[in-house]
Amino acid sequence: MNDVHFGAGNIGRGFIGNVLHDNGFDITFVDTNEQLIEQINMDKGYPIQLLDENQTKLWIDNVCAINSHDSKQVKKALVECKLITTSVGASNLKNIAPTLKEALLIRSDRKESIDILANENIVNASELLKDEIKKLCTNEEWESINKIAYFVNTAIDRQALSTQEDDRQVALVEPYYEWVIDGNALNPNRKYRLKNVKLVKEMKPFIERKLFIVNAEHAAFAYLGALLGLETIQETIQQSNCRILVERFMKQNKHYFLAKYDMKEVELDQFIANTINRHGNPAVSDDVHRVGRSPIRKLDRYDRLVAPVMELEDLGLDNDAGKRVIAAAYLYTNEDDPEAKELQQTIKNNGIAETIRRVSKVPESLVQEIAVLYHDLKNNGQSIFYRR
Ligand SMILES: NC(=O)c1ccc[n+]([C@@H]2O[C@H](COP(=O)([O-])OP(=O)(O)OC[C@H]3O[C@@H](n4cnc5c(N)ncnc54)[C@H](O)[C@@H]3O)[C@@H](O)[C@H]2O)c1
Ligand SMILES: O=P(O)(O)OC[C@@H](O)[C@@H](O)[C@H](O)[C@H](O)CO
Repeated sequence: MNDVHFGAGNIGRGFIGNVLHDNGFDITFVDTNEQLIEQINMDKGYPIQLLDENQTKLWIDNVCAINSHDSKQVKKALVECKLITTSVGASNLKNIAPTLKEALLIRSDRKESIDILANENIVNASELLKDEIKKLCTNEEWESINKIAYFVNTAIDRQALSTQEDDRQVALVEPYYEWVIDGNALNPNRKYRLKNVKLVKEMKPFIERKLFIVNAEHAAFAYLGALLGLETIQETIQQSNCRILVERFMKQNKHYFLAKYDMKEVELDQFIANTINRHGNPAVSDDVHRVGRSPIRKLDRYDRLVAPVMELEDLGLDNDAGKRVIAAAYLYTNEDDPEAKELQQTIKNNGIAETIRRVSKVPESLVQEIAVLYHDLKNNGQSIFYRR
């Protein structure tokens, strides 16, 4: 059984590759990073180190890698494989759509169906990939592809980092992981079984729990840490002013889940506490700039910060903590991050209110509220923190 996985990065190697290998899959990675491709092909495998007490080392074998630009080889692998997965970053899905389209047309001629699982931190990533492929198709082409391609949404949770050892990339992952898959969307005639994954009938609560709790909390610590000049998420979690604000943000988001779904408060409290503990794990050193990367994506109306604030707004529930976190995110600067640079340039050229309108697309009353918090914060770096 072979899986073609787009993106041999932290999650690709440290999570998806790990779980699929344990399920008996050989993996063909497709990536753009020449050095990584060379490493994987030379070693015919790659190392993973668990961030546990024993620093357990794993070796993933039966692996090879192809350069994304070698569309002939990529297409061949896509036509012959039993599963297609991705973790390239949501904004890169459009770049892999053209080769996927061509391979899926060949598979449709051969009547060979396939599951495609996009594993990205965004609501319905596989639907997004499907739309990108559909955009490139004539009606007739899409009709053929639609008969054989099953686009399956997922939610993935594992802190996945990497380090260099002897010039080699080593995936560094926490022991915990959760891979939630829309069981209803999988090909009913698939020829493989997956263990150690959670197949569910309704994805929305899981995707929202991942985004509005795990990623919202993470992003909040990242932007607060960056504001205070701290380097890691773990240092930021130790700051009581940051912790009080983020815990309040989480408590308010919890009320969205209680209002919307049949979830138990005690379980949500436990989930939030576990999430903060996982992200505060002293064995992990996670850069605030990795977690805060791509702030324009993270400040989108449907992403981790604005979406829960808007949901609570619509329900008439408290959401003051989320608005403060959003104001801090608009102050995020990082010269190495193209989106952070673009965000600050947009604020400089158009002012904060217009930038919030363009990036977060929230109603005018919220634009004004967040703009006031942003200006207060610029004048006084402590203004968003709550007094005990
Ligand atoms: N790292 C985590 O802790 C974590 C956890 C959950 C979800 N995620 C999500 O997983 C996805 C990947 O994150 P990551 O941390 O592994 O990022 P990463 O940058 O480590 O890996 C992404 C990989 O995709 C490759 N890539 C980019 N464009 C490509 C293309 N057109 N074709 C082939 N390969 C391409 C890059 O070269 C890189 O190796 C993101 O959507 C992220 O939100 C990450
Ligand atoms: O990958 P992003 O940029 O969407 O978000 C950054 C982190 O929050 C994310 O990578 C987490 O480490 C991960 O989602 C934990 O499961």
